[in-house]
Amino acid sequence: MIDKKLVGEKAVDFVKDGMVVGLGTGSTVYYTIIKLGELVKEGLSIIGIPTSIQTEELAKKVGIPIGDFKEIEQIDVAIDGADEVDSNLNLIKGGGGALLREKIIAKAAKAFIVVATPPKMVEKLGAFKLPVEVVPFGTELTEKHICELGGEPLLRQSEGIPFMTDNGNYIFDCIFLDISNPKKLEEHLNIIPGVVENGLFVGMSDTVITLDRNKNVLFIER
Ligand SMILES: O=C[C@H](O)[C@H](O)[C@H](O)COP(=O)(O)O
Repeated sequence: MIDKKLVGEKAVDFVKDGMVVGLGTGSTVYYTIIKLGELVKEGLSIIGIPTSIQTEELAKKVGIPIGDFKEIEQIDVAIDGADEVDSNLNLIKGGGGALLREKIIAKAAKAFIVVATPPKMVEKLGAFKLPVEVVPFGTELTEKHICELGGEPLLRQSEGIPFMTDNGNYIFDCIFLDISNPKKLEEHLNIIPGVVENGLFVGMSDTVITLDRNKNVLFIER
Protein backbone atom coordinates (compact mmCIF):
# COMPACT_ATOMS: atom_id res chain seq x y z
CA MET A 1 0.00 0.00 0.00
CA ILE A 2 2.66 2.49 1.12
CA ASP A 3 5.00 1.31 -1.67
CA LYS A 4 2.30 1.77 -4.30
CA LYS A 5 1.66 5.27 -2.97
CA LEU A 6 5.37 6.15 -3.07
CA VAL A 7 5.88 5.12 -6.70
CA GLY A 8 2.43 6.21 -7.85
CA GLU A 9 2.72 9.73 -6.51
CA LYS A 10 6.25 10.18 -7.86
CA ALA A 11 4.98 9.85 -11.43
CA VAL A 12 3.38 13.29 -11.26
CA ASP A 13 6.91 14.71 -11.67
CA PHE A 14 6.49 13.86 -15.37
CA VAL A 15 3.34 15.94 -15.74
CA LYS A 16 3.61 19.60 -16.68
CA ASP A 17 1.01 22.32 -17.06
CA GLY A 18 -0.98 22.06 -20.28
CA MET A 19 -0.23 18.39 -20.90
CA VAL A 20 -2.59 15.70 -22.17
CA VAL A 21 -2.05 12.76 -19.82
CA GLY A 22 -2.92 9.11 -20.43
CA LEU A 23 -4.30 7.76 -17.17
CA GLY A 24 -3.64 4.07 -16.56
CA THR A 25 -5.67 1.58 -14.59
CA GLY A 26 -4.99 -0.23 -11.34
CA SER A 27 -4.11 0.11 -7.69
CA THR A 28 -0.68 1.76 -8.21
CA VAL A 29 -1.58 4.41 -10.77
CA TYR A 30 -4.56 5.09 -8.51
CA TYR A 31 -2.18 7.14 -6.36
CA THR A 32 -0.94 9.07 -9.40
CA ILE A 33 -4.51 9.99 -10.28
CA ILE A 34 -5.36 11.04 -6.74
CA LYS A 35 -2.22 13.22 -6.62
CA LEU A 36 -2.99 14.73 -10.03
CA GLY A 37 -6.48 15.55 -8.76
CA GLU A 38 -4.93 17.44 -5.84
CA LEU A 39 -2.61 19.34 -8.20
CA VAL A 40 -5.53 20.21 -10.49
CA LYS A 41 -7.33 21.71 -7.49
CA GLU A 42 -4.19 23.79 -6.87
CA GLY A 43 -4.25 25.12 -10.44
CA LEU A 44 -2.51 22.53 -12.65
CA SER A 45 -4.18 22.47 -16.04
CA ILE A 46 -4.22 19.04 -17.71
CA ILE A 47 -6.51 16.91 -19.80
CA GLY A 48 -6.80 13.24 -18.82
CA ILE A 49 -7.28 10.38 -21.25
CA PRO A 50 -8.48 7.37 -19.22
CA THR A 51 -7.66 3.78 -20.11
CA SER A 52 -10.78 2.29 -18.52
CA ILE A 53 -14.25 3.12 -17.31
CA GLN A 54 -12.99 2.65 -13.74
CA THR A 55 -10.23 5.22 -14.26
CA GLU A 56 -12.56 7.63 -16.01
CA GLU A 57 -14.88 7.54 -13.00
CA LEU A 58 -11.98 8.09 -10.59
CA ALA A 59 -10.51 10.93 -12.66
CA LYS A 60 -13.87 12.70 -12.83
CA LYS A 61 -14.35 12.23 -9.10
CA VAL A 62 -11.04 13.93 -8.30
CA GLY A 63 -11.66 16.75 -10.76
CA ILE A 64 -9.39 15.90 -13.69
CA PRO A 65 -10.95 17.14 -16.95
CA ILE A 66 -11.43 14.28 -19.43
CA GLY A 67 -10.42 14.75 -23.05
CA ASP A 68 -12.02 13.65 -26.25
CA PHE A 69 -9.88 12.01 -28.94
CA LYS A 70 -11.33 14.37 -31.54
CA GLU A 71 -10.15 17.39 -29.60
CA ILE A 72 -6.62 16.45 -28.61
CA GLU A 73 -3.61 16.69 -30.88
CA GLN A 74 -1.32 14.34 -28.97
CA ILE A 75 -0.88 12.52 -25.67
CA ASP A 76 2.17 14.01 -23.96
CA VAL A 77 2.66 11.34 -21.34
CA ALA A 78 0.91 8.13 -20.31
CA ILE A 79 1.33 6.76 -16.78
CA ASP A 80 0.35 3.22 -15.91
CA GLY A 81 1.03 0.26 -13.63
CA ALA A 82 2.27 -3.19 -14.62
CA ASP A 83 1.96 -6.76 -13.43
CA GLU A 84 5.57 -7.60 -14.34
CA VAL A 85 8.56 -5.57 -15.56
CA ASP A 86 11.61 -7.40 -16.89
CA SER A 87 15.22 -6.24 -16.99
CA ASN A 88 14.68 -4.74 -20.48
CA LEU A 89 11.63 -2.82 -19.22
CA ASN A 90 9.23 -5.06 -21.15
CA LEU A 91 5.94 -5.58 -19.37
CA ILE A 92 3.07 -7.90 -18.72
CA LYS A 93 -0.11 -5.89 -18.17
CA GLY A 94 -3.82 -6.61 -18.04
CA GLY A 95 -4.29 -8.04 -14.57
CA GLY A 96 -7.23 -5.67 -14.29
CA GLY A 97 -8.42 -6.38 -17.82
CA ALA A 98 -7.63 -2.94 -19.25
CA LEU A 99 -4.74 -3.99 -21.53
CA LEU A 100 -6.26 -3.02 -24.88
CA ARG A 101 -7.07 0.58 -24.04
CA GLU A 102 -3.83 0.82 -22.07
CA LYS A 103 -1.78 -0.28 -25.07
CA ILE A 104 -3.59 2.09 -27.43
CA ILE A 105 -2.89 5.03 -25.12
CA ALA A 106 0.72 4.00 -24.32
CA LYS A 107 1.51 3.60 -28.01
CA ALA A 108 0.13 7.05 -28.79
CA ALA A 109 1.93 8.81 -25.95
CA LYS A 110 5.20 10.69 -26.43
CA ALA A 111 6.44 9.21 -23.15
CA PHE A 112 5.25 6.11 -21.33
CA ILE A 113 5.95 6.02 -17.59
CA VAL A 114 5.40 2.83 -15.60
CA VAL A 115 4.84 2.72 -11.85
CA ALA A 116 5.74 -0.65 -10.34
CA THR A 117 6.53 -1.77 -6.78
CA PRO A 118 9.60 -4.05 -6.27
CA PRO A 119 7.70 -7.41 -6.38
CA LYS A 120 6.73 -6.58 -9.98
CA MET A 121 10.38 -6.32 -11.05
CA VAL A 122 11.53 -9.65 -12.51
CA GLU A 123 14.46 -10.95 -14.52
CA LYS A 124 12.20 -12.71 -17.04
CA LEU A 125 8.48 -12.36 -17.76
CA GLY A 126 6.04 -15.20 -17.23
CA ALA A 127 5.38 -15.94 -13.57
CA PHE A 128 2.30 -13.74 -13.96
CA LYS A 129 -0.27 -15.31 -16.29
CA LEU A 130 -0.31 -13.40 -19.58
CA PRO A 131 -3.73 -11.81 -20.24
CA VAL A 132 -4.96 -12.20 -23.82
CA GLU A 133 -8.14 -10.33 -24.84
CA VAL A 134 -10.31 -12.27 -27.28
CA VAL A 135 -13.66 -11.68 -28.97
CA PRO A 136 -16.41 -13.83 -27.43
CA PHE A 137 -17.12 -15.57 -30.76
CA GLY A 138 -15.43 -18.95 -31.17
CA THR A 139 -13.31 -18.75 -28.03
CA GLU A 140 -12.77 -22.54 -28.14
CA LEU A 141 -11.01 -22.14 -31.50
CA THR A 142 -8.96 -19.16 -30.36
CA GLU A 143 -7.99 -21.12 -27.27
CA LYS A 144 -6.62 -23.96 -29.41
CA HIS A 145 -4.39 -21.56 -31.32
CA ILE A 146 -3.03 -20.09 -28.08
CA CYS A 147 -2.23 -23.65 -26.95
CA GLU A 148 -0.35 -24.24 -30.22
CA LEU A 149 1.95 -21.36 -29.23
CA GLY A 150 2.77 -23.17 -25.99
CA GLY A 151 0.25 -21.40 -23.78
CA GLU A 152 -2.12 -22.81 -21.22
CA PRO A 153 -5.15 -20.50 -21.36
CA LEU A 154 -7.74 -20.13 -18.63
CA LEU A 155 -10.87 -18.11 -19.33
CA ARG A 156 -11.07 -15.35 -16.70
CA GLN A 157 -14.22 -15.56 -14.62
CA SER A 158 -16.06 -13.01 -12.55
CA GLU A 159 -18.81 -14.16 -10.22
CA GLY A 160 -19.25 -17.42 -12.11
CA ILE A 161 -19.49 -15.95 -15.61
CA PRO A 162 -16.78 -14.95 -18.08
CA PHE A 163 -15.17 -11.63 -17.14
CA MET A 164 -16.02 -8.98 -19.73
CA THR A 165 -13.66 -6.14 -20.62
CA ASP A 166 -14.74 -2.54 -21.20
CA ASN A 167 -14.67 -3.47 -24.90
CA GLY A 168 -17.13 -6.36 -24.53
CA ASN A 169 -14.46 -9.04 -24.91
CA TYR A 170 -13.20 -11.97 -22.83
CA ILE A 171 -9.75 -12.58 -21.34
CA PHE A 172 -7.69 -15.74 -21.35
CA ASP A 173 -5.06 -15.72 -18.59
CA CYS A 174 -2.29 -17.81 -20.10
CA ILE A 175 0.58 -19.69 -18.54
CA PHE A 176 3.62 -19.47 -20.81
CA LEU A 177 6.59 -21.31 -19.40
CA ASP A 178 9.02 -19.69 -21.79
CA ILE A 179 8.73 -16.02 -22.68
CA SER A 180 12.35 -15.71 -23.77
CA ASN A 181 11.30 -13.69 -26.82
CA PRO A 182 8.42 -11.44 -25.74
CA LYS A 183 8.33 -9.52 -29.04
CA LYS A 184 7.86 -12.71 -31.05
CA LEU A 185 5.19 -14.03 -28.70
CA GLU A 186 3.36 -10.69 -28.78
CA GLU A 187 3.29 -10.80 -32.58
CA HIS A 188 2.34 -14.48 -32.82
CA LEU A 189 -0.55 -14.04 -30.41
CA ASN A 190 -1.87 -10.99 -32.20
CA ILE A 191 -2.12 -12.70 -35.59
CA ILE A 192 -4.48 -15.36 -34.21
CA PRO A 193 -7.97 -14.56 -35.53
CA GLY A 194 -10.09 -13.78 -32.49
CA VAL A 195 -7.27 -12.29 -30.46
CA VAL A 196 -7.80 -8.57 -30.01
CA GLU A 197 -4.64 -7.79 -28.02
CA ASN A 198 -2.32 -9.30 -25.45
CA GLY A 199 -0.70 -7.97 -22.31
CA LEU A 200 2.90 -7.96 -23.55
CA PHE A 201 4.18 -4.38 -23.82
CA VAL A 202 7.53 -4.73 -25.55
CA GLY A 203 9.89 -1.79 -26.02
CA MET A 204 7.23 0.70 -24.99
CA SER A 205 8.24 1.94 -21.53
CA ASP A 206 10.50 4.97 -21.35
CA THR A 207 10.87 5.09 -17.57
CA VAL A 208 9.95 2.71 -14.78
CA ILE A 209 9.48 4.16 -11.33
CA THR A 210 10.12 1.67 -8.53
CA LEU A 211 11.85 1.51 -5.12
CA ASP A 212 15.29 0.34 -4.04
CA ARG A 213 15.96 -1.84 -0.98
CA ASN A 214 15.84 1.19 1.29
CA LYS A 215 12.54 2.29 -0.20
CA ASN A 216 14.09 5.19 -2.06
CA VAL A 217 12.35 6.01 -5.30
CA LEU A 218 14.29 4.70 -8.28
CA PHE A 219 13.91 5.84 -11.90
CA ILE A 220 14.97 3.23 -14.44
CA GLU A 221 15.34 4.69 -17.92
CA ARG A 222 15.24 2.73 -21.14
O1 LIG B 1 -5.41 -4.12 -16.57
C1 LIG B 1 -4.75 -3.66 -15.66
C2 LIG B 1 -3.47 -3.01 -15.79
O2 LIG B 1 -2.65 -3.53 -16.77
C3 LIG B 1 -2.71 -2.66 -14.52
O3 LIG B 1 -1.86 -1.62 -14.86
C4 LIG B 1 -1.90 -3.77 -13.95
O4 LIG B 1 -2.71 -4.89 -13.75
C5 LIG B 1 -1.24 -3.37 -12.63
O5 LIG B 1 -2.20 -3.08 -11.68
P1 LIG B 1 -1.85 -2.85 -10.17
O6 LIG B 1 -1.11 -1.58 -10.07
O7 LIG B 1 -3.19 -2.81 -9.47
O8 LIG B 1 -1.06 -4.04 -9.70
